[in-house]
Amino acid sequence: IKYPNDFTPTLLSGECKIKFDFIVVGAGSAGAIIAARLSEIADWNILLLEAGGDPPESSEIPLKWSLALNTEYDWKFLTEQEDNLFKGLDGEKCHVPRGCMLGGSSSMNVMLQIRGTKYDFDEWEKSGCAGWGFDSVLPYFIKSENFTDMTRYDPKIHGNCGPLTVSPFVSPDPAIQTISQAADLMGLTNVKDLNKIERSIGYAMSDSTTRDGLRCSTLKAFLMPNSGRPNLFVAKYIRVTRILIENKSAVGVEFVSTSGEFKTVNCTLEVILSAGVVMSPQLLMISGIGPADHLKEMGVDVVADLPVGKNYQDHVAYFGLVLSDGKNRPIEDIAAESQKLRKETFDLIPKGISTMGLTGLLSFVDSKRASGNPDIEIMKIRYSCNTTQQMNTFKNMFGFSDEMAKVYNELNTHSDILLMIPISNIITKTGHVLLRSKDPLASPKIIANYLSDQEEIDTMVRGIEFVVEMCKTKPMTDAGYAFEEIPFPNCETNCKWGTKDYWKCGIKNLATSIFHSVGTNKMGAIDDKTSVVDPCLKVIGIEKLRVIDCSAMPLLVTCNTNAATMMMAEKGADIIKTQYGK
Ligand SMILES: Cc1cc2nc3c(=O)[nH]c(=O)nc-3n(C[C@H](O)[C@H](O)[C@H](O)COP(=O)(O)OP(=O)(O)OC[C@H]3O[C@@H](n4cnc5c(N)ncnc54)[C@H](O)[C@@H]3O)c2cc1C
Repeated sequence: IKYPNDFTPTLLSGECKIKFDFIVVGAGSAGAIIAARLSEIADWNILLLEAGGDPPESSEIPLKWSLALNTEYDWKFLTEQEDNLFKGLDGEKCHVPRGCMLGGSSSMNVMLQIRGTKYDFDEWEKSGCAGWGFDSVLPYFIKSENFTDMTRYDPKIHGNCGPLTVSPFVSPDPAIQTISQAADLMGLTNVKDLNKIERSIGYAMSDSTTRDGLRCSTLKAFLMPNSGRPNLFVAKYIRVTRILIENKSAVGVEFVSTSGEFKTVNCTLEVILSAGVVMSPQLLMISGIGPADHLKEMGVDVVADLPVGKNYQDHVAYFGLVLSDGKNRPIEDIAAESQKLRKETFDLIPKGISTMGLTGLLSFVDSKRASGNPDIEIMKIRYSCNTTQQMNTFKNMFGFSDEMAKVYNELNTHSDILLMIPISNIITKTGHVLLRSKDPLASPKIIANYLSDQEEIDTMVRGIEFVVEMCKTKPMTDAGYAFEEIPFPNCETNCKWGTKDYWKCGIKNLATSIFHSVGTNKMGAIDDKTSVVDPCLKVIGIEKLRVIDCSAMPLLVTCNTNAATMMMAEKGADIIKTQYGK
């Protein structure tokens, strides 16, 4: 792997004579695409500033995705505590991991490639984002893509000459078949391609951002092939601390290097913020763009009074539905079977086949069985017998407290365990990101406000009940899967497994983020008081400043968020080129 050359030594040397046209802050899912696409214009010089460096080698292998969590490659954000949530999590706070490296979160995510429905993007347009309806965004999903599964290739929905390789996830796990049969009995159909236009309800194996069995991040797809361009400058380990604004116009940025040296760099055309859902709003607020009251309280001079940091939206997942696999059999048989399945899974990697074990199978459910739109996504993860303890999986991946992690690890010593995870798509109340102080290096406050509304809790409970019904169907019980009754430390003594009270107590303990936070620099109509950026992604009231990343999503798509973020970057780059007549 040949990562981009590092421009940082030249940038810090004071001898840099290059006049930059654009500065892109953050080389993540969006930023890597923006920088690569803008550098297609040979007479523009693009400076891409990234707080992290090259990704770790383990990030290449899909099955090892979680190794980067809670390391130096992760920003390790935490939410604030909440009265009725996170009781089974470490410190009663929810982990919000975000990649701190080239490729950003696309270098540490689970690689599930799902775009969102026609309904999702038509709602964006209706909310005031002119030009972002489904028919307008579909060409940008296609533009990025090199879809490798020719058996499902349809040029109306898939691309085959884009830089981003999208391949099917494959699994040798027999549970895929079993769960599919259970889903059929629950009235779900196999939609075969989760990115089909007419998809809304059903299940399928997910496609993935992988190439020849390895991760295909935006670093690999967009930056690496173009990093030899003479007009693209990638600076690593440079943390931007402020946007320089003169007369309501962005002129450059201030940054700090790893040695603690603060410097500035200017640009002639635009600063583009692609620092993600937490850091993009933080940088705006530190620079005086945000809610005036909050900025004044923090001692920051107000440049523009905008609702930056509001509209924080995320998908909440419930991790309390655990099935064990044939626990009445001798442990030696279970361990041998488990080891064989692990070997078969790992054997796929050298063959260039993309696999995540069992995790690739996803279902989208209308739990009310009324609206025709999915309000619940169901994900499954299998942990092979006796493996979770070694990797500290539950603590590291999902932030469980020691007490909760011990319960799950103990179960895993007796059997494979299967987590069936309902994820709620309904958001009626949003959270917010706030400054902790005016120190640009202080981690901002995240007030998640998850499940703070009865409708959200009811949807989650319906999702749980759907999964329970599904897992009690004949194919699942015949295969030996049985629920484990997880004891939660702080429930009423008479709170019986399977009752609504039990689920509500479970939610209080183990409902947490599934890493899809977006929305903190909401895109919308220019005269809408809730908008931070207009439909051209320009910060309202400030010249030469845009936000292009998942923070600009007005409404969270009803699925995973990477594909929609990359689409925004592709479209954002085209909007910029058009504006400058390129
Ligand atoms: C663990 C995990 C698993 C996920 N799994 C999936 C999945 O399977 N499928 C899916 O669709 N979505 C998934 N997501 C979500 C998806 O990856 C994100 O929505 C998407 O990557 C967001 O892209 P972004 O460009 O907005 O931000 P990021 O990709 O996070 O990029 C922001 C970049 O900005 C840099 N940065 C931040 N602040 C500064 C600063 N001050 N100066 C310089 N650089 C800075 C960061 O280091 C980072 O590189 C997952 C996310 C995580 C964290």
